[in-house]
Amino acid sequence: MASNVTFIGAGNMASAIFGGMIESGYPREAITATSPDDAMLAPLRERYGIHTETDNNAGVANADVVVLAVKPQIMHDVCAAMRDATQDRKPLIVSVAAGLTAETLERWLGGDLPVIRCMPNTPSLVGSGASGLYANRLVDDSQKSIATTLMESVGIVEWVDEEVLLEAVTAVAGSAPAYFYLVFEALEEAGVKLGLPAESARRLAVQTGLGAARMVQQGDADPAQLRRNVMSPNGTTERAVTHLEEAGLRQIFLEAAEVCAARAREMGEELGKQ
Ligand SMILES: NC(=O)C1=CN([C@@H]2O[C@H](COP(=O)(O)OP(=O)(O)OC[C@H]3O[C@@H](n4cnc5c(N)ncnc54)[C@H](OP(=O)(O)O)[C@@H]3O)[C@@H](O)[C@H]2O)C=CC1
Ligand SMILES: O=C(O)[C@@H]1CCC=N1
Repeated sequence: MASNVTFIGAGNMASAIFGGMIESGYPREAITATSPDDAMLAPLRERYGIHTETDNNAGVANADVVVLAVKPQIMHDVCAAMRDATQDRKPLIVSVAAGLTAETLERWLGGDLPVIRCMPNTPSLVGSGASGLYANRLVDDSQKSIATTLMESVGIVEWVDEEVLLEAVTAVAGSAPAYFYLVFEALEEAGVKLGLPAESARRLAVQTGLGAARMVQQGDADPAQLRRNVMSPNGTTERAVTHLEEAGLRQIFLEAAEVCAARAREMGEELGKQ
């Protein structure tokens, strides 16, 4: 029988995940989502046919898996208010919150709980997510397999065996959709400056990003080789790529990844003091 999964918080991330689970054949009657606002839950009941609760404790009461999907800043209060119900039930806890460590979450929920931390990203909303997962000492193999099933319903999954590596996952996947959107914005602006209508520039740039990603994913060659394949000697691409390299693009990405990872750590430390 399928595990009962309760999502605490029914926003973007939660709805992406349970939407993906249902599409992959997970029984909707085994899924519950909670929110303090029933007006927000009504369309989810209508669209997905899942159970909903405005009371988080009621959501936890029959859960085998509790997915924590509220913003990190309110997580402490949300966890503290669910502590008794969680200790009664001892479900698997899966958190998608940035920064908050498994130790912090376990402590806020009263201790002695299997906790999996997950760092997903928003392309999960279209089934193309990329998630990093880390399990604490109390998680068993069957619980790892449940979390893998959950997250693979919206994309690919990479397990890490050191929690600190979730900061790197945040830098290259969790936050990284925003970097690519920024590149699309910049290419569109450049296309417009060079005379293209904005709509054409966007369509061309986005399709190119998609195509380039697909070629890397096919795995016939690594990104450096694929790049070289586009760069005819003394041609147009060589000029452009040399400019990007000389302007320090790789270093800029490295620094962006470092400040991103540092912010994840900082959020964990700041919020973890509670
Ligand atoms: N967005 C992203 O790219 C990523 C987000 N994450 C993590 O995912 C988590 C959720 O983010 P996201 O889905 O984007 O945020 P959303 O704001 O879309 O979802 C959070 C939901 O929690 C609801 N909520 C507020 N208070 C409570 C409560 N007491 N009990 C239950 N639900 C409550 C909110 O309702 P209301 O709006 O009515 O307040 C909202 O619907 C965060 O911890 C974030 O760090 C991780 C990776 C990527
Ligand atoms: O920006 C953030 O903090 C969240 C976590 C990863 C993506 N969005």
